[in-house]
Order: sequence, then structure tokens, then C-alpha cells
Amino acid sequence: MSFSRLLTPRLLLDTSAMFPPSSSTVASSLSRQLRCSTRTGGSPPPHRHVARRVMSNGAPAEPAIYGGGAQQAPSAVARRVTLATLRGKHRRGEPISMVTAYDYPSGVHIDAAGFDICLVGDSAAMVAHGHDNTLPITLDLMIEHCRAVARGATRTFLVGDLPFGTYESSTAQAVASAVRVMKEGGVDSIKLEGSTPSRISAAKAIVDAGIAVMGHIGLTPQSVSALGGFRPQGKTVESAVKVIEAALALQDAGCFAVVLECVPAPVAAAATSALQIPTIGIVYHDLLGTFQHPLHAKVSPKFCKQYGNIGDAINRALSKYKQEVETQSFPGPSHTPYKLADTDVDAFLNALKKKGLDVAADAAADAVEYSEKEINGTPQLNKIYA
Ligand SMILES: Nc1nc(=O)c2c([nH]1)NC[C@@H]1CN(c3ccc(C(=O)N[C@@H](CCC(=O)O)C(=O)O)cc3)CN21
Ligand SMILES: CC(C)C(=O)C(=O)O
Repeated sequence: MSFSRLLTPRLLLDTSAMFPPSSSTVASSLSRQLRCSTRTGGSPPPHRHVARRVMSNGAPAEPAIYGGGAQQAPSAVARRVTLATLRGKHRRGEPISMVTAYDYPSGVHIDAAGFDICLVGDSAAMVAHGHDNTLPITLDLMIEHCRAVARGATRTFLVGDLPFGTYESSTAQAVASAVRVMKEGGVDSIKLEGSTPSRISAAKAIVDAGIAVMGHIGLTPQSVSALGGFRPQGKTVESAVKVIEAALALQDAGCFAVVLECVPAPVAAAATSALQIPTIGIVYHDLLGTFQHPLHAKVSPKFCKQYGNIGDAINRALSKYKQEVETQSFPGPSHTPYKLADTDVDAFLNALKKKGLDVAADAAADAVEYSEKEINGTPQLNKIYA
């Protein structure tokens, strides 16, 4: 989900509890939320390196290739977002920004943009794996997504989703799954869907185990079978009251925040006002406009607002690349920086000929000539890298 739901008449995923209950209308919250998430001056904060997260899967520590090995001066280290940070923001009535991510690059982007929370959602099943709903994703796969995001987002507060089938049977099962997502996924908290008594017990047990829990009510996609589709919730008096009761029950269970998805604005506003914990909103790919293709229409909910046209940009870049491959204008000399030493070229050609590979030797000789060409008077890479 994108933040767009905040602007629609039917509020779909509410962030208004990020403000003091009386302070804002839902419709005005988006611009403030975005202003806040980019901090001062409207531009994102610089991406500063924060020490890597701890992930345990028995594997040896990985060398930091992209993150850089050098320790940074303490002044250059950004503060990691913690539950205390989030509580402080909520107390002060400051908006809290949250968005989904499933992989390392989006984790890096979200960290750099200065988001408060990143949800590694089980929507990955649909968005990243092409399933029709969120049910098929496994705990192991969710953990891999968490690990990838955690490598990229070192500052943002991370929430890992508990997949369908990993927490419903017993509180012991719920705690065991939550512990795995925390230990192996390297996230800061977990999210689970629903508010039936067994889900409330699960949330409580996980909180008791020392793990921060985010609740999720309204439309709970893992219940798509029982709900009969990705249907808006809280549209009758009875169902609307249930949403409020569910929100309160999750708060009582110790949840630090609640996702309120696909409910009418007045229901969201009432829940937000009744709660002392924040209600939150979100999906990266929806807000970036990744799903331009008609085949993706089923993935992006109809309430989303697009803040970018990344899908078009991807299509354009892919078409151009394909065309350059087909017309053989890529790769050119400047994209083949690897070079045989001049003194080795003849020996290589002779070795090929000795093996009877004369045609291959000719091709190699042509390639040497091509890579030594100058383009617009600029020596190409094999000279530069010599
Ligand atoms: N990309 C993406 N964004 C999401 O927000 C998202 C996912 N994927 N996957 C998991 C769930 C599924 N979500 C959805 C998907 C569709 C609608 C939607 O358009 N519902 C219609 C009603 C459809 C019906 O009645 O069957 C609506 O009127 O809101 C809502 C939430 C939200 N979540
Ligand atoms: C849509 C959000 C709330 C979610 O649960 C997910 O991304 O899986």
C-alpha cells in the first residue's frame, strides 16, 4: 500500500495516530508525513553508515564489500531508529513514516531517504514472487528477505512479517517463529495479522518473549480465503466496532503499533483516537509506480497513489538495452575494460593457431583492434587501464 490511502475518502491504511488524536484530519497528514520523513530542507538526510545488524544463522561473518570496512568517526554515525525513537515521535505528535522493502537495494534507498520504519512484508509473495495472494510465502523465504533488507537498511527500524501458517496453531509456534525472524532475519520487531483470541494470545506471548510486535487489522490479506477477497473491512456498524475492539485488544496485548488496512476513514480515525499507540501506513512498489504493466493491475490495490513512474523507466531502459544488443552497439570498447597485456596478445594468437583455432585467433585479433580504437578522439579503456 502506498501512503495514498491517506488521501482517499475511504481511508485504507491510516497514519493519523501518528499525530495527537485531535490534531489532524487524515487528508492533511500525507504532506506532513512526507515533510517529516525528509527532515529539514526537504531533501533526504545523507546516507550515513551505521554498524551492521546482527544476524545469526550459524554462518561466518561476511566481509563488508559494499558497506566498506573502515570505522567511521562517531559524528558521522546516524542514530539507529529504536522503539524509543518511535515512541518519542508519537508522543510529540510527529508523523512516523513506514514503507515496505524486500531486498537489499530497496533497504539502502529507504535508509537513505530517512524513513522511520521499514516493513519486510509478506506482500513479497505477491510483489516479488508473483503469487496471487500472500499465503504461499514460507518462514525461510521471509527470513531471507529480512536478511537482505537488514544488510541494506542499517538505521531504519525493521519489522518482519510472520507468514501465514507460522503462528496460528499455538503460542509456542508463534514465539518460535518470531524468534527465528528476529535472530536469523536481523529485524527489530515482528508483525502478525488478526485479532481473534488466539492471535491476541500469540501477540502477548511474543511480547512476553521480549519481542516488539506490530499488529495488523482491517483487511488482513492472510485471511483472503475467509474474507472472500481483498475486501475493505469495517463497512457495517458491527464490523466497524469490531475493528475498534481489535485495535484496543492488540494494544492491551502489548503491541507497539497497529497497521489499519482498508477501512473507512471514520473507522480509522476512531481507532487512532482510541489508541495510545501509532497506526501506520505503506508498499514501496505501489508508490514508486513499478507496476505499469496491465498484468500487474492485480497486484497494486486500487487505492494507491503513485509518486513515481519507475515502471515506465524500467521498460524504457530494458527496451533500449535490448535494441543496443540487437544492433551490436553494446557492448562497445568502453564497456570491456579487461585487457591482455600487449606482450601477451601475440603469444595468445599463436597458441590458438597451434590448436587449429585459426578462426578464433582472427576473431581475437579483430577484438584487439576494435578495443584499441579511439572514439571521438578519446582513447578507450584498454589504453586507460593499461
Ligand atoms: N503491491 C501490494 N500492495 C498492497 O497494498 C498489498 C499487496 N501488494 N499484497 C498484499 C496485500 C493485498 N492488498 C490489497 C489488494 C487489493 C485491494 C483492493 O483493491 N481491494 C478492492 C476490493 C477487491 C474485492 O472486493 O475483491 C477495494 O475496493 O479496495 C486491497 C488490498 C494489500 N496488500
Ligand atoms: C501491506 C502491508 C501492511 C503488509 O502487511 C505487507 O506488506 O505484507
